[in-house]
Amino acid sequence: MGAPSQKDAASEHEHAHELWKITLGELDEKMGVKILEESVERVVATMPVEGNRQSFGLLHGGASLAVGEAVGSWAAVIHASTMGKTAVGVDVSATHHRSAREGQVTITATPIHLGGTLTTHEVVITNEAGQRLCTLRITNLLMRRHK
Ligand SMILES: CC(C)(COP(=O)(O)OP(=O)(O)OC[C@H]1O[C@@H](n2cnc3c(N)ncnc32)[C@H](O)[C@@H]1OP(=O)(O)O)[C@@H](O)C(=O)NCCC(=O)NCCSC(=O)c1cc(O)c2ccccc2c1O
Repeated sequence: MGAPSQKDAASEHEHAHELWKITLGELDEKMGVKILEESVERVVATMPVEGNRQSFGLLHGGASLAVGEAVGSWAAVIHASTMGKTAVGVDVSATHHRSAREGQVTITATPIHLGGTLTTHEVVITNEAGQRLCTLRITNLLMRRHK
């Protein structure tokens, strides 16, 4: 079999992208999440602090968990789609290093392990000054699609 032509490669990429084009969920939309980059190597998103604060005006730890789970899981889905699979989060942990009261945070997921049945990603949340607010580790189970 010869090397794929540029056209074939482009069409394969488009097809692959169709499989994993990130679709934000209801909660992501409510939190104001925006996707900036999506690839196996990394998924990057932003989220406003405003609207996601706890009672004392800090970025809610649960918001960091929720957005970290979403971004880390989408990173897993992109890898899973290369094997005709999808992904579901099975374990997540987070440490809140620094608080935020305003502005926008950036969420970046990078792979630690990309297996045939499990993936683990590190998700880092930073503030506008580039300071690390939160580190999450999420493991996803890769499953065959039902349909
Ligand atoms: C917990 C930390 C403050 C510990 O700081 P650490 O020892 O890790 O590092 P530093 O000493 O270098 O300080 C880093 C940074 O924090 C500032 N800081 C330190 N102490 C205080 C303090 N007592 N008050 C205010 N700020 C402090 C220090 O000045 C440094 O900032 P600089 O700008 O000067 O460099 C720190 O690890 C930290 O802040 N972690 C993040 C904590 C956080 O934001 N958690 C998530 C939100 S909490 C939450 O979700 C939550 C939800 C709810 O619904 C609640 C309901 C009811 C009660 C509580 C809730 C709640 O917590």
